[in-house]
Amino acid sequence: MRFDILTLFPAMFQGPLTESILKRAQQAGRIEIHLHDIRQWTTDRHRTADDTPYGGGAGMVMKAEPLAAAIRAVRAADERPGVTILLTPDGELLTQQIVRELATLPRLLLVCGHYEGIDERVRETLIDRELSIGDYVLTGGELAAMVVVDAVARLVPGVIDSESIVEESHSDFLLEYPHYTRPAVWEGRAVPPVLLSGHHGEIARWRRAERLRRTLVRRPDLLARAAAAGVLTKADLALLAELGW
Ligand SMILES: COc1ccccc1CNc1ccc(C(N)=O)cn1
Repeated sequence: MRFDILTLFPAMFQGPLTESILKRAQQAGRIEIHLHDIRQWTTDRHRTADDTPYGGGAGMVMKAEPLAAAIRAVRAADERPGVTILLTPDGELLTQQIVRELATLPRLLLVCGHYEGIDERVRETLIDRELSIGDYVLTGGELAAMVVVDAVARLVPGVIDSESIVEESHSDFLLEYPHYTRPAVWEGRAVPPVLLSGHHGEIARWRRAERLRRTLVRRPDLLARAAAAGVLTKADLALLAELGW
């Protein structure tokens, strides 16, 4: 899978995309990440990529010409069809379901806006989808783009071991069960005995019960979605009834 990131600050991506899992995934050729500095497509002496908003008001707006030229040039750089996504607080809220959908594409172009946003005419003509990583405003779309790359890349085959993908939470709307590792007792706190019992059936039941209980307590909204999606078994519903749901 190929990611193209269009940004005014390519250097911001050193670190998250050049370390650990994403670095190894690139070295293994599972994913390609190409960074593009939008200023490369400015034509004036001052390399102007933003300007004051028509109608007045504070802040700056990213200019249409350089951004449009950048998107068109980057699209043309590879024959694989891609979806062009703008990261913006106004976008559709990113969920694991959307991440799974994006992970099936051969290519993603991520446009990182800055300042107060980008000229509306680029959104109307060249942006296929607008996504937000949450209801808060950042100084730019770069961190949001890194979140999308990280979440999507980890689902690309061969990037992480497939077992942990299968088990991952949020795919069935339920939160994760608690995790423990050595030592068996830490500062007087013991690991739940069932996890040391070796009874895999009991362990599975305990973990499922913990996922349901934690989701009920922390994210009842997700539990409602799980019920609506039909992923709760009769045993789940019985246990939830006991918990007062
Ligand atoms: C087109 O970009 C913008 C448009 C308007 C305001 C700020 C920006 C840039 N800042 C961003 C970008 C994405 C997110 C998010 N929640 O995903 C948060 N802030």
